[in-house]
Amino acid sequence: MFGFGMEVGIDLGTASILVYIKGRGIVLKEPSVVAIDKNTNKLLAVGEEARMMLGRTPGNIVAIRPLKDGVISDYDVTERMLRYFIHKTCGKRKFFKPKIIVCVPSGVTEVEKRAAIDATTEAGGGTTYLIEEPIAAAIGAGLDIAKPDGNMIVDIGGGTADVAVISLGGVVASRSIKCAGDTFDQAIVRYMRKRHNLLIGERTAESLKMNVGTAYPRTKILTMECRGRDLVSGLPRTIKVTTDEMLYALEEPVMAIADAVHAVLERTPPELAADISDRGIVMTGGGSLLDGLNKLIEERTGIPTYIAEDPIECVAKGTGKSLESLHILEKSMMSSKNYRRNR
Ligand SMILES: Nc1ncnc2c1ncn2[C@@H]1O[C@H](COP(=O)(O)OP(=O)(O)OP(=O)(O)O)[C@@H](O)[C@H]1O
Repeated sequence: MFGFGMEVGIDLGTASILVYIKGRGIVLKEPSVVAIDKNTNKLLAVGEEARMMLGRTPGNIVAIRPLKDGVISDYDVTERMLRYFIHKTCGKRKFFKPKIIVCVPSGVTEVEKRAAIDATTEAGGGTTYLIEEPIAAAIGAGLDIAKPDGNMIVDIGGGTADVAVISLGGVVASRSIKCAGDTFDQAIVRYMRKRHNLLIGERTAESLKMNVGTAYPRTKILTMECRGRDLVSGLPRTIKVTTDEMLYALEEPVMAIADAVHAVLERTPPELAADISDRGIVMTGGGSLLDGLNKLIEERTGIPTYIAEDPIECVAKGTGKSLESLHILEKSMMSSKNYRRNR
């Protein structure tokens, strides 16, 4: 089953990790969460099992998200998580280690790029290449980015939103902001505390976002029950939350994303801007599934805005597809080979 020259694409995200194997497609999709016993430093659970533990662990166990804002914030834990997932998908290999492409948000520092390469090779990867997230997202969304035409991609993940104009396979103008799906959750937690004196956890906020969250006024108002701890009495309390309240709670972060799209359009050369207004803006990443976000961007820019098919999988698919043209891309990509040469 596992050939010698295995080639793997990894979307190492703040919220989730996806693994694509050439010839097989996406073989793994798990939350990027790790649970560790603090006393023994032993890995207790990784992925979905660890996510279920978030906010529910006793004193000796910590459930951690080792990536923050799209980049590695806990190197050691990221490496252990990657090792676990690489072994799970590629098998344990001493020789013929898999060639891996990992994506990073656009605009990350050299140190952050090197951390991504090092963590992957230490975790069992062979030669490791980096690809910018908006490029991978565009390829995964099925856009033909090799032509001299302007394409705009808005990739909203858990930690970062990347807005980029791509032409001839490269990024012409871009902006990456640390405001995405997780920021929406935090805004909901803040709103519930201020408006209802109710303390809710990350997972409850995410569930509110997915079920009644919205970025644009809805014609049909929805409600959802939400449970948390009353800040005055200290006791559990359940309240009903409406889509209108969520619209208000999410106003600041969704506007920050619309502002970023506007700012990139302002810096886009006119020929490419004309192409984008013909073709429309394409949204990818889990954050793009927030109800009404495409409508808000459309209203703000006057350009039709679409959500790609399977938006959460676009980056992983694009990372995987770029494996096909690795022989062409190899020279322009930062990799463990040219990074060691420059060291
Ligand atoms: N139906 C939905 N409605 C709203 N938000 C959603 C929905 N499904 C997923 N999300 C959000 O999408 C985000 C995760 O998206 P994704 O998996 O693309 O991020 P990531 O690639 O891990 O992050 P990053 O690119 O920032 O490193 C989470 O904040 C999640 O809550």
